[in-house]
Amino acid sequence: MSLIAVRDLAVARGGLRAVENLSFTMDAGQVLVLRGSNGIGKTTLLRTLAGLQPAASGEIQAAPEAMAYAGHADGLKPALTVSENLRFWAEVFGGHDIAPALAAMNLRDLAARPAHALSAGQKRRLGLARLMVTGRPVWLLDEPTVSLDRDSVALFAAMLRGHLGQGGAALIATHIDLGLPEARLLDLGPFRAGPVRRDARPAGFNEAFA
Ligand SMILES: Nc1ncnc2c1ncn2[C@@H]1O[C@H](COP(=O)(O)OP(=O)(O)OP(=O)(O)O)[C@@H](O)[C@H]1O
Repeated sequence: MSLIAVRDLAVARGGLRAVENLSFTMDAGQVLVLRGSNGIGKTTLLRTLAGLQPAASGEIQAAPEAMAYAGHADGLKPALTVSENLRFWAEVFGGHDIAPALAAMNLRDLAARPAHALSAGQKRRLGLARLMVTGRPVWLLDEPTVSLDRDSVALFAAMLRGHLGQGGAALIATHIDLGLPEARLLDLGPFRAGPVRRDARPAGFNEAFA
């Protein structure tokens, strides 16, 4: 059975449809790379699949609590150390061991440093390490390699391969080659929503409350 099955999905941002008629499935061990021009709706799709916003229409079938989302923001607690951040998330997601996550993203030497004192790339490594302690099978990743140097991209790719090898799956918006030959591409170009009238945005719409 697929870990996630998406049927005739439409997603919207700011009250306007971005992508529509999208169907795909992901099985254990599969990685799908999301492509499409700036503004087409990659972030909107990932946020919708993560349950952070409702679908405009269509169906998303997945086991409850299957998804782990890593967006543009790292979601760190600045006053907590690297290990405290991971322990916090491990407790939220059911008490997974943080040691493999520290090792996977080369964070052991930084374990006692507060998150506010990390560099941008180190923060990103911690944000990605967090995925491992969620124990969730489907990783939804929005430009995960931003701020990472070449070695860290390689660490991330190895962490991802480990996740796939353990029966996980990943949907990744990225413009870089992660060196995963088995990755399939999902180009959102053909699913761009049709043109709408300039006055189509709902009256009184306020994105802050959408
Ligand atoms: N807060 C917002 N309010 C209204 N419209 C928004 C908002 N955020 C994004 N949009 C619009 O929604 C559409 C989809 O944006 P989204 O961020 O999903 O695109 P993307 O494919 O991830 O883009 P990029 O490659 O630039 O990150 C764009 O046209 C964008 O301008």
